[in-house]
Amino acid sequence: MEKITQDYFDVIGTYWNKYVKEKEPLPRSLDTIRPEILDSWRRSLEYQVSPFEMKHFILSRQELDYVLKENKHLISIAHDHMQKLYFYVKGTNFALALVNKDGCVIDLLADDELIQKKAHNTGLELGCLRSEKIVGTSGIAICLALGAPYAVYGKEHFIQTHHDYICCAAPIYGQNKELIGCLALIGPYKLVPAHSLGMITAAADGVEKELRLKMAYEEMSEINSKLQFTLNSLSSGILLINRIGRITQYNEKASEILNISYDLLNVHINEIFSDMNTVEEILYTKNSIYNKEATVNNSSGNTITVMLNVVCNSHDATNIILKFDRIETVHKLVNKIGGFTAKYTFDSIIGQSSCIEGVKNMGRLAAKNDSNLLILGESGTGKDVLAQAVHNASRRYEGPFIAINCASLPKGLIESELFGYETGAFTGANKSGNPGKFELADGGTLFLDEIGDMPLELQATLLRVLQNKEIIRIGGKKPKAVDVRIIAATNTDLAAAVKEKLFRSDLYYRLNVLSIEMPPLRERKEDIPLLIDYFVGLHGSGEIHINPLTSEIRQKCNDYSWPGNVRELENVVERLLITAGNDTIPVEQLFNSLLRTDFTKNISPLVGSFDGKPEENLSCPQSDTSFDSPAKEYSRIVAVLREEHGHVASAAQRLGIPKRTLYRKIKKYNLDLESYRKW
Ligand SMILES: Nc1ncnc2c1ncn2[C@@H]1O[C@H](COP(=O)(O)OP(=O)(O)OP(=O)(O)O)[C@@H](O)[C@H]1O
Repeated sequence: MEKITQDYFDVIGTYWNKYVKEKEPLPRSLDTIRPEILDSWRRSLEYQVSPFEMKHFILSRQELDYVLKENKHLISIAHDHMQKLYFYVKGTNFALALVNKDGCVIDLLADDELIQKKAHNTGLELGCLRSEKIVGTSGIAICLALGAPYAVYGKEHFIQTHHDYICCAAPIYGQNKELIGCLALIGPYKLVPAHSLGMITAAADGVEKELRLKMAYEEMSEINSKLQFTLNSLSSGILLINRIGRITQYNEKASEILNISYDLLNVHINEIFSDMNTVEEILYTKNSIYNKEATVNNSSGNTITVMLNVVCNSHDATNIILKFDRIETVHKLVNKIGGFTAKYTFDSIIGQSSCIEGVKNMGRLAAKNDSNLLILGESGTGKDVLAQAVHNASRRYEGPFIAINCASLPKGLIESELFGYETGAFTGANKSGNPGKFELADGGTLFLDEIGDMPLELQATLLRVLQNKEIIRIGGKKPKAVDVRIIAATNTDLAAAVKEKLFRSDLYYRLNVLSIEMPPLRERKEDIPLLIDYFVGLHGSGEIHINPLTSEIRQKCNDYSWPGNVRELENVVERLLITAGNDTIPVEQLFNSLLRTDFTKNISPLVGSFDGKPEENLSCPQSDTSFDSPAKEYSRIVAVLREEHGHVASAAQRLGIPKRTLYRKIKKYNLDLESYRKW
């Protein structure tokens, strides 16, 4: 800033008289007046500011409150700086003002005398407007117009009453380099302290820096709270740790899983994970870890198993993310995705015959307690359906329903399927180990279908598990408690198998705490019409109807022995729906198609095709009995298994044979079910 001399001060008074007071036209430039002053005078004249009268424009209380709120950060930071500065000018009749970008005074520190004079000369008070449009040329007005520090001396001011004052102002910029206001020092120009403009500029600079820091800090806190909000919305436990293993951030789910109420910040993960190998693996190998089972300590001193995933960006990663879920949660998900849920309820067991009503009543009783249940009955009578209904009516209905067919698995695999295995338990085993069906069924029901086919040597292990309610994985040492209700089913005569020493008597008695016998369809023929309606609804498009059964047809149904039971009836209906198109199916057609078969021989009604065409033309069930050579049988089974992606129940349904028979044939032809599952 150029030095203002007494000469300049005298000469400026002359010019003010000429151009402001007398309103002579202002020249484009005048060497003797600072150009910024000349420009501001010009603007002030345009705004029609009166040079002789100080107009007071003060915001209403409401407007002021709004402006103060809008600028609260600026005010809170600037106030400290203003106080420090005011300490040096206090008592010298000077005022310090914080002004917003629109020229409104939003904070003021001033000597009483100056404030008392406000009505007459300075017009300075909280909420007053000091913009060029109101007060004409002033330090504040030019500073806000130029966005640079500026001092206006004595008669440079546009309004006469300001001629005894100096006004130094320095701009304050916001985070995005936008002008947000200025800091001004106003007082009698004759008493002006040396370097006033420098002082006010330094203070404004300090305000600006602190404000930026505060804004950056607030932005960071906001990002952090968004991150924390995101982390808390996750259903997995999350721990962020630094390279030495101390927790730097975590989410609510982590505290919940670990059952820890204290702050986890800075806690070392060796206090969390009970297995030091896991801690070392996380900290020293610096490799990401996928789905590893790990044990963690919870606050009650118990260990719980979690499924752990570790994400490490690179070998010199400073942050490592640990994501973990309760193993039970993972199992629930697996069960849900794998379809290990029970869909049938007692209401969806179709039938009103007294024997099926008896079964339902027994089932409801069984659902009320947790004892093992044995379901007996021929193939296709609905043992699986009943087991699901019992599960759904039991207290375990929200838990998994896991079914395993003991006849379907090669002997060597049943054990690992049931009890799981640890890492490297045997060649070909999954690297990270695998839970068995018992673990997956934890909290729910395990349905052991075809229990009669359980190999004798495994029966002892199963008995032990049923007694102790804990399993040990193959290759593992630690027993694991499991809370599983067992429902077993068989279509073989277990009591006879016990006598022939093919089934352990102790296991038989353990399973046979409660038993329910599913009646064959031939003993509840009154349910057939209901079942037909049900299967038409289930498999039809909704537009197909079946006419009521004639007495002749009823008689035919009664004469037929339904060796495949409900499954067979379902197959017949499904097949008819495929061949019938969209019309009403005359019930005669249904049973004429049955008539093509020789009921008296008790063979499946699905032999051959309904329309006499070769079987290959039909994409519908075909009984195995129709295969006239093992080669044809083999290729038909392979084709259906392939189409059904190795799903035995669906394949058996399509082939029109019981699952058990299909399993026998799979064994006979040495077929690898897994290879079809990949199709
Ligand atoms: N009461 C019923 N209500 C509705 N559908 C039934 C009923 N009983 C059986 N089903 C149907 O029959 C099919 C065969 O039933 P399920 O598999 O339960 O028989 P199962 O006795 O377990 O046979 P297997 O001994 O061959 O395993 C089921 O898929 C279901 O569609």
